[in-house]
Amino acid sequence: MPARVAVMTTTPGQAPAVTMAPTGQRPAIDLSSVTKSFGKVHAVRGIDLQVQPGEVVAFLGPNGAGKTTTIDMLLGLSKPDSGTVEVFGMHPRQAVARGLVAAVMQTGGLLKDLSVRETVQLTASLFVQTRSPQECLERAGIADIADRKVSKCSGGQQQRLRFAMALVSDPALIVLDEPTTGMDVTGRRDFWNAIHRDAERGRTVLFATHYLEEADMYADRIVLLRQGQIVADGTGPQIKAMTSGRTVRATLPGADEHALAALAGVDSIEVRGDSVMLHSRDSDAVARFLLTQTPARDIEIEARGLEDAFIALTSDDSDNNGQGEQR
Ligand SMILES: Nc1ncnc2c1ncn2[C@@H]1O[C@H](COP(=O)(O)OP(=O)(O)OP(=O)(O)O)[C@@H](O)[C@H]1O
Repeated sequence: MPARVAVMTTTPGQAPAVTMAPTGQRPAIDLSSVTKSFGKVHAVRGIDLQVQPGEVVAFLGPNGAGKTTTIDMLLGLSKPDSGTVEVFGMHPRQAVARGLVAAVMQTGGLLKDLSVRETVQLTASLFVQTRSPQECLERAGIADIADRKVSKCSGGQQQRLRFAMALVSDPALIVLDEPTTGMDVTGRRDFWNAIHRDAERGRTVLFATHYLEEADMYADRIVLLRQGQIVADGTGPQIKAMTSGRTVRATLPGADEHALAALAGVDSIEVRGDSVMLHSRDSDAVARFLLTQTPARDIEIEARGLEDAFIALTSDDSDNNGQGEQR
């Protein structure tokens, strides 16, 4: 078992920042060839993933990609059919029992008649060693509503309360499963600001989300899942660059779809009336072809966003995308 050390930094005028980090620099998360099926459903199909201490990682993927199944195994709530799951070099249950890991889930875990402060105090009473409830409330950004009843808190405030509860054992790793589902824009922003401020102190964070912007804004690294496999792994800009293509639009009556689709770098093509729209990783080549080999006119070229990257990498015809950057 790795011993834990307290890394303390104190700046005049600021409260000391204490981050508990396991020594030995074992990966915070180490998944090796992990599979998990439910009957005929192959929810996780051979995942290899290492997350280093201090990384903030987004687990991004469409419905049914296997995010929750993987998180459940990380938290020791279920076992892989094959492969290994280690958290700080130990079995997930051991890591949870030692207070090294805490989770923020979407629902459950709150008693509506307690106040926010009482909820965190009750959580603290379950652990031998804890951070002070007041500090957890402050870090989660809800000290100002400490006396409010849970039933009167908004969805976003309840999620920050779950975050405060997760902070009680000062875990080295926090895992969040789609923590902002159903929150409005302000609630999401406040929630992520609280997580991010805390992560800057060195805590490892892994969160599952459907929100691309959230992943791009708040994660150091995005791991994209599709049908139980990792199809991309990198920073937001790297993920975007993987489908870096651009969209080329042109007016081209009677476009030869097959000839255009066969051009190098073209991922997809749409024809609407006299307009043609090509998604391509080599927009220059497409534009050159259109200008020199066809009577195309009104040519426009625009960059694709993270949304396009997500769709390109997770759609059923994406098998040729995103294979180059896996780490
Ligand atoms: N207990 C279960 N019994 C049967 N099938 C399951 C069970 N849990 C998950 N699955 C199936 O495994 C696949 C992966 O589900 P999982 O919940 O891990 O995906 P997800 O990426 O978290 O999706 P979402 O974004 O919708 O929450 C899905 O096809 C799901 O229906």
